[in-house]
Amino acid sequence: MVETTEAQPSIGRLVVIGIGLIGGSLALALRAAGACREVIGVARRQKTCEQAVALGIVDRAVTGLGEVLPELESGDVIFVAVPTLAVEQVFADLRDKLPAGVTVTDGASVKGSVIAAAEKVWGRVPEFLVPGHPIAGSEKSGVTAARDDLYIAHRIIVTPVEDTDAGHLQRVVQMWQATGAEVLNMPVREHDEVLAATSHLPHVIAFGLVDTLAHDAENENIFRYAAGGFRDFTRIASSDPVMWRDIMLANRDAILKSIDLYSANLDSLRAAIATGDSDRLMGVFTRAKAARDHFTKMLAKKAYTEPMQAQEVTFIAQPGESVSGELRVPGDKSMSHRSIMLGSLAEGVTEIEGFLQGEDALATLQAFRDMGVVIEGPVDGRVTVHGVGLHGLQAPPGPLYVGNSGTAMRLFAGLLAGQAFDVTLTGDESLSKRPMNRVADPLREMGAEIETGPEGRPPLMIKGGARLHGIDYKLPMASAQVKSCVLLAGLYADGETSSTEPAPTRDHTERMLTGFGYEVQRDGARATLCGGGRLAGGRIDVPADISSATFFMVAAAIAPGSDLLLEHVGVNPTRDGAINILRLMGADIELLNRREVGGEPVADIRVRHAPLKGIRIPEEQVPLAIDEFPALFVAAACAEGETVLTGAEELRVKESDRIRAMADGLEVLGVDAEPTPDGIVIRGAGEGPAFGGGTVDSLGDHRIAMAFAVASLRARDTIRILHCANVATSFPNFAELANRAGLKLQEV
Ligand SMILES: O=C(O)C1=C[C@@H](OP(=O)(O)O)[C@@H](O)[C@H](O)C1
Ligand SMILES: C=C(OP(=O)(O)O)C(=O)O
Repeated sequence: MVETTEAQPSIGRLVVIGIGLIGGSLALALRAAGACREVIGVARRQKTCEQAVALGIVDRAVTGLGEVLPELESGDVIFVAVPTLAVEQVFADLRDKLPAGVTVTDGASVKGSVIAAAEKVWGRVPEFLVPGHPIAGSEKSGVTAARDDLYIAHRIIVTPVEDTDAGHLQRVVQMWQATGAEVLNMPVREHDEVLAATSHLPHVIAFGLVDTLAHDAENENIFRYAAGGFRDFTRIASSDPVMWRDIMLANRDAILKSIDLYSANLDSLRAAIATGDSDRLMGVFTRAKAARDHFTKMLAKKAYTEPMQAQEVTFIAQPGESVSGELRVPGDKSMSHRSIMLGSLAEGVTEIEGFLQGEDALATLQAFRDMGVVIEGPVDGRVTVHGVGLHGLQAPPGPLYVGNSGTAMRLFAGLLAGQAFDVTLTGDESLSKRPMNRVADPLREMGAEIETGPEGRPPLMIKGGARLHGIDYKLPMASAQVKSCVLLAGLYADGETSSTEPAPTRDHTERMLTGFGYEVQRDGARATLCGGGRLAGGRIDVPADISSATFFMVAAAIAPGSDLLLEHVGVNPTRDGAINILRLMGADIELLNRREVGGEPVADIRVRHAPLKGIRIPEEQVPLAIDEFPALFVAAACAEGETVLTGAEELRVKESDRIRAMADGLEVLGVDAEPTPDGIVIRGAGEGPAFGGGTVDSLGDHRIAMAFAVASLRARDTIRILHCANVATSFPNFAELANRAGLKLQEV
């Protein structure tokens, strides 16, 4: 049933012309919602009228439009729900007889032909006509198929034109909203092109396929043995033939364009099958699978389109006790990005294990698929990348959307600066606020043509065909992203490219390039490579992410009675700042079973509770623990005495201003925390509960959200954490693992 909060009917009477699935379902929904005074049906056949009344679809029904027109008055709505090519006749019947102030709208699948019909009948598009199209339906048709819930959570596209009156438009929008639908506005032409591709072409193919098979002499057998796939694929061939004939004729040009595009693709698939071109087949199938899996996100034909509706997730964390057990947190985010990037640019196949199936790394994977790279998986962290070589990428169909990921945008900037094609990089709301001149400046020095949005923020527009030359770049800040960007651009540059960092930062790019057989010289703070080489695909084992593991290290360190083992964690010395800082605070951390896997040091980390004390954090540890500070601030709040952080201004330009976000949240929870321009001073509680309860805002920053969840272990009361959906960018199963370890965390 449709529920509505509307106290007043939003429209007067509703006249539905054509009481089938579409018209009947609107009538039922509005009646159920109490959104109109009366529903009058108009159908050609008396029997349909009787059925519509008997089924409670309409209050009354007539066979002639002429009978109801004189009764209508301003505020009433006529919904034309007849086959597309019959719309013109209905308009002709309305001409000169329509009382003033009555709104006319329709549900035809083609809008250009409705506009053309109106122009033919009235000589213009009348101000009371609001062309519309509900994107809902079923292969079922007729009055008995009508349902009151057909439109709930479906989209209705309205295509008003210049002359459409705002009041009439508003009435139609409200009418559809009362059915539970979401209303979108679109230009007529765009609507018809989008629908030709997404609805009309699939119907052509389904009708055509079933017809082809039905003509086959063996058809009985074919249909007898046809399994689920055939049934799924051809369901829409049961749709109303008249309606679909009309749509084909009415949207001819756009449909022909879609058919031609599809035929070319089918021909090329045919050729791939004929010649045994397995790479081409895998390319089409893996791209199509990814697109289908991200179906709703892919409608706009972008790489990894912004989610249509950002999902809202709130964490509710009850005070916990201790954490224990053995856990493996997901794969390292920095290495996952780089494994796809270098695997794609390598020659040959790269097999990745332990890949992080989080939103950030998946966006990178999808971006390469959109540039023509065949990538299989991910399945349980396993990915196979069929590298195309340094010069094998193709222009993507649209802007590359890299979601929430600063790493992706900055590293992409470097490796795309030397391509032959233009490309635009975009990101979500948080990424769109982050500084990009730190990569645009050195790239321009190398000869790249690159534009940013206002104030050096995304999007990044990179012009293809620039000739890059090597530079000797001194990084103004300790940033592995900037260093990596310069080195990746260096692969395409003439001569030598060097990057010198003011303090050690994560060196995964250098290590992985070396692993792919590309020579990188390291001389203290300086890394150098020569352009024009080649990368050779291979195997990559991505260890568990120490940044994700830190939330559990802190959890075990602060919660009395804890004893936790974190398995197979990457402990690269350019990433181990959190271990060093926690140990300085007195934490009991043991690194067991140390080993090297694929050029990266790995260990199992055992953490047991021990009382912590406040410290002055050594500045050289800051870049080595840069992502871990939200969690470390929670540890500081539980420590005895004062913890002072300086030299960490970079925290202000992450997914949120992490100093501000943490200071605000800590204050809500009753912690004495004082932000400074480049750090924070936190006076910890020592023994006993360190946090009160309350509602804190993670500002959509994954690490802030997880840090406050961990704080619950030492909280007196429930902590509610807002805007936690982005935890999926780096740690998709955080809540599950947290609860397994002993936290009491609910996601709502
Ligand atoms: O290179 C990388 O993979 C990263 C580098 C760091 O950023 P900066 O280079 O901006 O410090 C870090 O914060 C980010 O999560 C990942
Ligand atoms: C800063 C981070 O990532 P990025 O810069 O890639 O968005 C992070 O994961 O904490």
